[in-house]
Amino acid sequence: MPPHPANSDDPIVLTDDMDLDTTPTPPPPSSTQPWVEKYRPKSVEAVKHQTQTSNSLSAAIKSNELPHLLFYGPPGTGKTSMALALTHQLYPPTLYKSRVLEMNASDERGLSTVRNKIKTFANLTVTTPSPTDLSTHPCPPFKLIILDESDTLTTDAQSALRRIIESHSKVTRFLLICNYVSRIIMPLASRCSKFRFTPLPSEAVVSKLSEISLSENLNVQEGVYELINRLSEGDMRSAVTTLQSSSNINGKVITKDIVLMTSGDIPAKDMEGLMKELKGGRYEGMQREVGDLIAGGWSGSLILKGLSDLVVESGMGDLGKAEVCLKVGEAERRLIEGGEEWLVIMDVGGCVMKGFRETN
Ligand SMILES: Nc1ncnc2c1ncn2[C@@H]1O[C@H](COP(=O)(O)OP(=O)(O)OP(=O)(O)O)[C@@H](O)[C@H]1O
Repeated sequence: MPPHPANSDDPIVLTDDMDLDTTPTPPPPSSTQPWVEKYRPKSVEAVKHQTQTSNSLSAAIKSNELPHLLFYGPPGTGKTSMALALTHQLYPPTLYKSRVLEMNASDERGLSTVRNKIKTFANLTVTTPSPTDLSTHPCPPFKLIILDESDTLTTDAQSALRRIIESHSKVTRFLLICNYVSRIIMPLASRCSKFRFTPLPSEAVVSKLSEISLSENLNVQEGVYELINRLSEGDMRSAVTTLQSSSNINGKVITKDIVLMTSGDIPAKDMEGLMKELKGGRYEGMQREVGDLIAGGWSGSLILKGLSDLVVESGMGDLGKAEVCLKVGEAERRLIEGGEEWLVIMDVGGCVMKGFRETN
C-alpha cells in the first residue's frame, strides 16, 4: 500500500486493507461465552454506580442530542459497556453498522489510521431511517465513532483527530474512552464533555456477582463475595472473571479457597502460621514460616502482598501500619532488583514484629 499523504486535508483514498466492516462477529454459545460479555450491561441505566453519567446519557438519548464525549477512569469500571449501551439505545440494529464505528486505538495508534479509517467513515453518507426504525430508536442525525483506549494514540494522531472533529461535527460525534485523561491533549479533551468513571464500591460488585450467581445457579459460600470484592479492588471485570474462573475449576460450588487459588494469592491458612509468629514476636518461628512459604513455591512478591493485606486488616497501630507499608514498597523494589527473597521478606517481617510489639 502506498504511504498516506502527510497533509490531513489531502484526499482520502480507499484501499482494500481499509476494513470498515463493523458487523459484530456472532457471539459464541452462551455456555462458552466469557461472563464479562454475557453479563455486559445492556442499557446505560444497567451500568452500576456511575449514576451521574447514566443520568446525563439517558437525558441525551431522550433529547436525541449528544456532545462529543470523553469517558475516563480505571479499568473495569464500565466505560466501554456504557458506550456500547448508549449506541445500541440510540441506533436501530438495521442502521448500526452504517452509523457506528467502534475502534480500539491501541491496535491502530498511528496518524494514518486516524486520517483514513476515521475520516472515511465520517465522510460516508448514511441511509434514511425508516418509520419502523424511528418508532423503536431515536436514531439521531449524526454518526458516532467510539475510540477505545484513545490515550494510546500518538500526539500527532490526536492533533489530526482534533481537526477531523472540528470539520465533521455536524454529521459525526466522537466518543473517546481512556484510562488516563492526562494523556489526551488539551485541544482534544476540551472539545468533549468529560465523564469520570470511579472504582466500583463493594455493594455494586456484590450486587453484580449475586445476579450472575443466580442466573448461573451457583452455590456461593459465605464470605466469597467479600473476598472477590477485596481482591478485585473496584475492577468489575476482574471480579466477574474471578467468579467465572472459580466456577470453571470447581463447578457450581464456589468456596473462598477456590477463589484464592484462581486469584493466585496465598490462601489465608498458609499465612496464618507466619502471622502467629510475628504477633508473638518469635524470631525463629518467623524464620521457619518464611522458609516454608518459599519452599512451598510462593514468590517473594506474593508473600509480601499477603503480609501487607493481613497487616492492614490487623489491629496494629496506624503508625506501625504506615511503617510496614513503606517497608513493603522498599522490599518490592529490592526484589525487582534481584534481592534475595528470604532476606528481603525477613526484613519486612522484622518491621511487622516491631509494629505489633509497639501496639501491645
Ligand atoms: N459499572 C458497571 N456495572 C455493571 N457491570 C460492569 C460495570 N463495569 C464493568 N462491568 C462489567 O465488567 C466488564 C468490563 O467492563 P468494561 O469493558 O465496560 O470496562 P472498562 O471501564 O471499559 O475497562 P477498560 O478501561 O479496561 O477498557 C463488563 O462486561 C461488565 O460485565
